[in-house]
Amino acid sequence: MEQTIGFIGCGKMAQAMIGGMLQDEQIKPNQIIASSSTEKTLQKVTDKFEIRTTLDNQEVAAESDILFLAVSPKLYKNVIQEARTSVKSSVIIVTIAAGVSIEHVQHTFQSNVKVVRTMPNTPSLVQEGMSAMCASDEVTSEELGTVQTLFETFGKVELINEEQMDAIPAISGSSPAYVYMMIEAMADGGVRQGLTRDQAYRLASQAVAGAAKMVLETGMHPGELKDQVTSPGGSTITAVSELEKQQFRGAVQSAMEQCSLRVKELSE
Ligand SMILES: NC(=O)C1=CN([C@@H]2O[C@H](COP(=O)(O)OP(=O)(O)OC[C@H]3O[C@@H](n4cnc5c(N)ncnc54)[C@H](O)[C@@H]3O)[C@@H](O)[C@H]2O)C=CC1
Ligand SMILES: O=C(O)[C@@H]1CCC=N1
Repeated sequence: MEQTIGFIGCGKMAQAMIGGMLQDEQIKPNQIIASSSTEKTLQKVTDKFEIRTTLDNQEVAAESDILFLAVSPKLYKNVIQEARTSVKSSVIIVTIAAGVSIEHVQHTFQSNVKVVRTMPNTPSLVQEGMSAMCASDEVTSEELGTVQTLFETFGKVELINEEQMDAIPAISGSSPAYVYMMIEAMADGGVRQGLTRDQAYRLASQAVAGAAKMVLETGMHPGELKDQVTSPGGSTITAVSELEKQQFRGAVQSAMEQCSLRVKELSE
């Protein structure tokens, strides 16, 4: 891959994607340029990734073939207004913000700029990301393929319709946070029963990673996989039954509903 990849905003999500893509030999540090509003962040990013950095968003905009807007949704308008006159005419804008539509981006650019709207997640840092994406009509299938290939350097990609985009934070963009809470809760439970903290995190997180891999690789229904663990009259069904009493599944679904309501608020 030859393109210059720019990031306006270089916080947690941008750093996860940069860290992931640099582990792939297709991407070299000198292909990436990033800006941020603080010198401190840029220093950290330079030390960590040896990419080029600047405080000047317009410099990033001018150099990029693929330009990520990696600031918070409420700052999109400002950074687009700053970047719009500097970008190359062929630039592909990649958005990662929850709730920001392609129409809003093009309207703020005041042009039919090429936009790929995405929703990545932080496991991109370890090349286990899950990103969803859709593109504006101006993006050719070859260009979308290029962006997809770039995202595949740090994880899996699902091509979807823009109408489905607001549902993605709840299921894969934000959901690592709930999974970390589950791992933390399991580890606390293990420590309560005498395991060391290190043992507890190793055991809980590998069990979660292994269970996820089973769903992905066996193609079996999660319910069937659960049934394989629950020996008759055994310990697992006792735990499962308690989780049902505590409305575990209902709690997850209602958290996802609240997450999506917040995405809608961000888009207003
Ligand atoms: N953190 C996550 O897991 C995910 C975040 N996102 C999206 O990523 C975007 C960024 O989120 P985070 O990385 O979590 O936030 P963050 O707060 O870690 O990063 C934002 C960065 O933007 C910089 N910034 C602020 N104003 C700026 C300006 N005017 N010009 C250039 N840079 C500026 C800040 O210094 C900061 O480093 C959001 O739109 C969010 O919806 C999407 C998927 C997952
Ligand atoms: O919390 C947020 O709004 C962003 C979007 C998905 C993950 N983080």
